Amino acid sequence: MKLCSKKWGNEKYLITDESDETLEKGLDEIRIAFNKMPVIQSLLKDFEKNKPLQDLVISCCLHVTKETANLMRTLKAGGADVYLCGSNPLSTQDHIATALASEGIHVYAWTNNTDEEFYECVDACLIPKPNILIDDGADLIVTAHKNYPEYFEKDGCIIACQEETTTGVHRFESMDKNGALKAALFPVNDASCKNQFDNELGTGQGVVAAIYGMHVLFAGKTVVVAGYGHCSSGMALRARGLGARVIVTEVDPVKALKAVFEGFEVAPMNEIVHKADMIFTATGCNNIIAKSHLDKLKNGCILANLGHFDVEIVAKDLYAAANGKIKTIRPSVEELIMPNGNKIYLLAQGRLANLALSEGHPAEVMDMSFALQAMMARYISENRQVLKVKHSILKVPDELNNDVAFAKLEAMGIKIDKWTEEQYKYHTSFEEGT
Ligand SMILES: NC(=O)c1ccc[n+]([C@@H]2O[C@H](COP(=O)([O-])OP(=O)(O)OC[C@H]3O[C@@H](n4cnc5c(N)ncnc54)[C@H](O)[C@@H]3O)[C@@H](O)[C@H]2O)c1
Ligand SMILES: N[C@@H](CCSC[C@H]1O[C@@H](n2cnc3c(=O)[nH]cnc32)[C@H](O)[C@@H]1O)C(=O)O
Repeated sequence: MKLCSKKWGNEKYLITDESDETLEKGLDEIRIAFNKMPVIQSLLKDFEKNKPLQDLVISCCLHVTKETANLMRTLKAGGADVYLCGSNPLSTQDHIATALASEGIHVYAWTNNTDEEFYECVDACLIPKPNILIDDGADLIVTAHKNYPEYFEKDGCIIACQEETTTGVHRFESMDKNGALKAALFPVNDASCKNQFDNELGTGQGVVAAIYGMHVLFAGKTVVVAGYGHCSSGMALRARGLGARVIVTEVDPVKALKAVFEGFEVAPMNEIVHKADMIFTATGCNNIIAKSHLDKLKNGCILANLGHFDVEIVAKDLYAAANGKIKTIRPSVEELIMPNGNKIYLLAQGRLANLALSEGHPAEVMDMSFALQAMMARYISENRQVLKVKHSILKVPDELNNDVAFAKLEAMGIKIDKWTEEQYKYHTSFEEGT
């Protein structure tokens, strides 16, 4: 059966033969994830009926997982022609790509593609003149700005863009400040229904799954977590819950104080790096585990990055220090022997450990993130005239955020109170005081 778009020999994106087994595995996983995504389920039904994305081309750069597959199917059900490239070479699951290709999604992704191939795939998603770009990390949208500036002109194809993750949003904030952003950009990451569940719950759980996969016990270990933001605070709480002694590092005084008041030890990395049995970075910043820390790392220390890019742990310097004494002991786990003889375990080459070693976030939380993405695409379609002329970061409308929360609660069979008229009046007035 000819299905999956893959690079093969000298030909690009040649359709390769994939076995029925691979296809079936992909379709099964997508179906099982779909069962855990009730908000996406109801949107897909609605999109199938009302076709809100009819005639639109939507290009996405996202982790190619079963949850993303269900977003792609929803966009397609809404009438869009959908293109997908992977947002990280280690997170693409080939059986999911195969299954998606069988459903008519244009997939340009395969595991372990090189940097050059990564950008070829991004380009393949830009050539068809997309109207909406959905990105995870800004690479798709930034590349579109560089290579296809005409798409952003008055009569160009782009209507608006959507961003999934914190680091991507930061990159757009910088573009916006410098007047380089040429389209309306919705930071889906910043909606509370996204970051309070996806970043805070999904990331830490994925890392715990990865460490469990290595048969390593958390209890009794000293765990250093860099950052006390959405992902990192979730990670710190989970490690503590499993019996680890957790030390937090921060640069933001308020976040540091919050960590202290929530019972964590807080200290500069330099002072505690030698104590760590495991170090998890999720700051969005570079050189968290810097060259100067490498000879201080304890024998057996596990290093894992959860932040967007592979810059938080200086992997290149680690490899250079190991000078060839590197062994892959499990998929995506390397043992490096340092000049002082200490063994260090680096996960996913310093790339996102939770996506490379476990399967990314559970479907239950991606349901909310991707429901927001689908609703945003519909909103963009409905407001295309107004949005086409905006060139800045806009807020995801609160109504959409609340709609997702209400839909999730309803699916879980949970009811909440509603303000009475009297309560509403009290809440919205300034007259009543002591
Ligand atoms: N692995 C995943 O699945 C996943 C999921 C969501 C987000 N992310 C990525 O994780 C990173 C963090 O995202 P977030 O939503 O938690 O962001 P956030 O802004 O909520 O948290 C980042 C924290 O790191 C702190 N920080 C910055 N520089 C630091 C430094 N040098 N030392 C110590 N602390 C520092 C900041 O003060 C902040 O509190 C981003 O790159 C984001 O794209 C990954
Ligand atoms: N593109 C970046 C990574 C950003 S990861 C962070 C984002 O991944 C998203 N994510 C986490 N797990 C999954 C998943 O299983 N499927 C699709 N996206 C996921 C999540 O919403 C989060 O904002 C890179 O590879 O360098």
